[in-house]
Amino acid sequence: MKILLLGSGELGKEFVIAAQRIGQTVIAVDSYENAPAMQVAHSFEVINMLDGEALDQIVSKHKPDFIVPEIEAIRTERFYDYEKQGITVVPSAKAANFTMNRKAIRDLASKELGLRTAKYEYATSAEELQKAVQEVGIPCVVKPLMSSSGKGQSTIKTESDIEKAWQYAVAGSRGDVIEVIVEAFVNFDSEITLLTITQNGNPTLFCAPIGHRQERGDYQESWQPALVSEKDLYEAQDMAEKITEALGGAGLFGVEFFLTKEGVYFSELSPRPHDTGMVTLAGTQNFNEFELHLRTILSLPIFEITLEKAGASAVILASEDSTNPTFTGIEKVAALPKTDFRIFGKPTSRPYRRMGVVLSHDTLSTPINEVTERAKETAKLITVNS
Ligand SMILES: Nc1ncnc2c1ncn2[C@@H]1O[C@H](COP(=O)(O)OP(=O)(O)OP(=O)(O)O)[C@@H](O)[C@H]1O
Ligand SMILES: NCC(=O)N[C@@H]1O[C@H](COP(=O)([O-])[O-])[C@@H](O)[C@H]1O
Ligand SMILES: [Mg+2]
Repeated sequence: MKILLLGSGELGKEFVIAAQRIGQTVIAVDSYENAPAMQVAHSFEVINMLDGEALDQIVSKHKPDFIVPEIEAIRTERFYDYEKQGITVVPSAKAANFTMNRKAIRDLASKELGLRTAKYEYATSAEELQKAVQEVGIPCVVKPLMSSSGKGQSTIKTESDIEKAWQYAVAGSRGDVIEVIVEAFVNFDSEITLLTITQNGNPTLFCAPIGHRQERGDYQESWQPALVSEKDLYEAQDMAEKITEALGGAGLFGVEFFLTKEGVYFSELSPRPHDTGMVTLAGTQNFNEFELHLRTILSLPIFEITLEKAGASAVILASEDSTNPTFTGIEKVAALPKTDFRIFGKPTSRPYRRMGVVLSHDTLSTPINEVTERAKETAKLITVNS
């Protein structure tokens, strides 16, 4: 089968490796050359994926069987047409299109499906943001409608933060829409990602919950299994099933939840492998999240998903701009037991850009915070140099 991968970062790279292992052909696409997934794909294309004509051109050039989006900032409106042409958009054109824009997915979750979410409003100017903040209350979180990994996201703690939150959101917006969502700050006890696998005609499958900690709206460590009460897990699974069913198609989704004393809040979801799900590269499951996504897309049966180990991932971040980033400390990490690492091969660095992850694992009876602490401390041994 021929797969057109739209987005070629670290998540795409692992997906391509999984696809290569079972003999699939992948064309990796991104906005810059030598992106991580391009390094392992059969061929590549460099285009602006928000440009519908450029997208149409490569789709007609390659005539893929599958289009697999790997990022959100794509002219996803075109996907409906590709579906009509007989190409399978993964997981579905609707899923990719709705999740590209926080408004579409949030209104679907809250208004149509009645899932519990933080109180929210939208704003298209600094003045509207003033009003929206009054509605949802302070503290609140402001995010561009189109962004990911926390880009353009900030928390308003006092009224004097409103103007700079607007400016920051506009500057961090990835797409071509200048609008923000303002969400009441949810004072959660913990947050989780529930990897949810929808299979056409077969029952939805769930992986063991993944816990994570975020800074600046971007994940720092993730661990599996996260300790979640049976009641909360049931609620989260029920919400994940409802929203993935409404989006349609087959594939792996990363559904994000906040766990609070008042119950579970739906936050957002990725219709594709999730960054926090990189913990599955530590061998926590019989299939990692990339293999599960691939199997589902190809309609290959997944007999069962088993939890094999306790695992954790901790990010390796750059601190400076560089066109030739190098790494030190790798041999120290390599010398440690029950530890592994991935360097993504991003050709350039910038402050806080994720360049790699450290992975640690242990027996299922090991306290998960120990495994996580180990990954976190180990990641500090690697430095990105410019
Ligand atoms: N309403 C909220 N209340 C409290 N914390 C929040 C809220 N919204 C977001 N956060 C925090 O910010 C993090 C990132 O938010 P969110 O997932 O919406 O951003 P994102 O840019 O889509 O990130 P990614 O693409 O990496 O998933 C959340 O995981 C959570 O830690
Ligand atoms: N939370 C979404 C996420 O983790 N996406 C992953 O990061 C890449 C972009 O990284 P970059 O900004 O360093 O190019 C994306 O291509 C994807 O693999
Ligand atoms: Mg998120």
